[in-house]
Amino acid sequence: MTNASWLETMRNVLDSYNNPAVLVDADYNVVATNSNYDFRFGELDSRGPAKCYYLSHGYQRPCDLEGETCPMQEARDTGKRASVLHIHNTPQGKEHVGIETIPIVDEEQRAYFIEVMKPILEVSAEPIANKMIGRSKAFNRLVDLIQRVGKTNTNVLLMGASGTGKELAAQAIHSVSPRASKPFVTVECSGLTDTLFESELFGHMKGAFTGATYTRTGLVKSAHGGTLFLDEVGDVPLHLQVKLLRLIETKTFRPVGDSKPAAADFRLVCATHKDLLDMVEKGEFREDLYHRISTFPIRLPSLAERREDLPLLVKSILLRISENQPLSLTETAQALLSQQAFKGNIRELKNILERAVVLRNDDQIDVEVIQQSLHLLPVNKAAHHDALSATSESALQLLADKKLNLEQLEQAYLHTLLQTYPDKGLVADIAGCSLRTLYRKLEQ
Ligand SMILES: Nc1ncnc2c1ncn2[C@@H]1O[C@H](COP(=O)(O)OP(=O)(O)OP(=O)(O)O)[C@@H](O)[C@H]1O
Repeated sequence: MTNASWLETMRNVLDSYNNPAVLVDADYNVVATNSNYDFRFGELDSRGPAKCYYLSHGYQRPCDLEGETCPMQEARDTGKRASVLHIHNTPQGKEHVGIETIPIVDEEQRAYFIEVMKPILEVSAEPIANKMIGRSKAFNRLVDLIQRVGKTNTNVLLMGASGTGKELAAQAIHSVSPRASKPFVTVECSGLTDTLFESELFGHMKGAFTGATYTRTGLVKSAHGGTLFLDEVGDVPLHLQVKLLRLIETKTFRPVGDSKPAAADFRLVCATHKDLLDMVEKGEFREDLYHRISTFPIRLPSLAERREDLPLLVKSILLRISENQPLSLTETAQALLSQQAFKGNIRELKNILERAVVLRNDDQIDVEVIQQSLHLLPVNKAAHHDALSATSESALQLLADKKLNLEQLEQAYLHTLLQTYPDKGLVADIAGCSLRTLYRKLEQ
């Protein structure tokens, strides 16, 4: 077979892929493309030098010299398939792409590589209102792990401080998985009391207990075939952890008041901002449960660890807040923002910007507005603590005299916060919980 006819055959092979695919020689030259690639990126001749690193990234030298992993080199060195996550230039802007590189040889044993480029749609490297956004190395590592584990049925534990995007990551894992067309069901574990736990998770039969006037489907059944997301799993009280363990181990449950157990079919994703291992050591979290839920642990980077994503996040959050009216920050406003510590991570950034949008007089938000928005924040934790110790001893004594239990105290505190600060997002920040948790606690 001549080289030309071999290339023709390879074009047909490339066309069998549903995603853009190219054939690359050992010198990084793209020598053939499939029609999917041509449709998305245009035909090769019109696009300048056909080096893969130039076409995909605009680089003048191979990816590894630009600090990225080169899948072709890995496939060449190992003789096996290699897959990596890259951000490619596309006509739509920058895009996360999962690249799979397959080594092959032509009829004269020369090395070639098929590169299949699967766009990753669950995240975005451009400012888009409703996606998980980022381009930084730390974010890309997270996306790579989500893509890999998403395709499996493995239990995932998402660990990270409040506001780092654990819930978004859990949704992305679900979207990547074969269960994507089935439900994604969140169980907010903080605030689950004994009575709530079983009826929320397992449901109950009509008449199972006083007040059970109807049969209720539990969240485990609602998640059938899909993903069950246990948010703040570290908040499940020790005595209820055994019930959770039983559910995960046996994949069966029994609705309250029902004599028959039912089969559960869900993929488990848990999240926590707590150090579960430390809790295990202190005897606050069951070790067997910890091992069950943490088969594949993923740590979410804090915003401080992915500071280079800040401008991109600002753009997408502003888009989210005001989609019809394009808003932006002046350079000085952006500079002031980038000096913040962001202990509350992306949620804190979102709250600052939301306040700034309310306070602004102009579509270009200036530094004074950001300053004002920052000053609406509560005093920092240390100052909070000092204030607390100075003023609170007598207040706490009063509460002790009233014999308030912790739940009542929590409710009273949250309501006082709401009267003091009208913004619920801010109240959630001060209370150290998510907005969802705040609503849930207020409903109780
Ligand atoms: N990568 C991201 N891109 C855009 N928005 C994000 C990203 N990560 C998080 N957010 C936004 O930040 C906010 C907090 O995210 P999320 O609720 O997923 O965090 P969390 O870690 O689950 O927080 P908590 O533990 O307090 O519940 C949400 O409004 C979410 O949309």
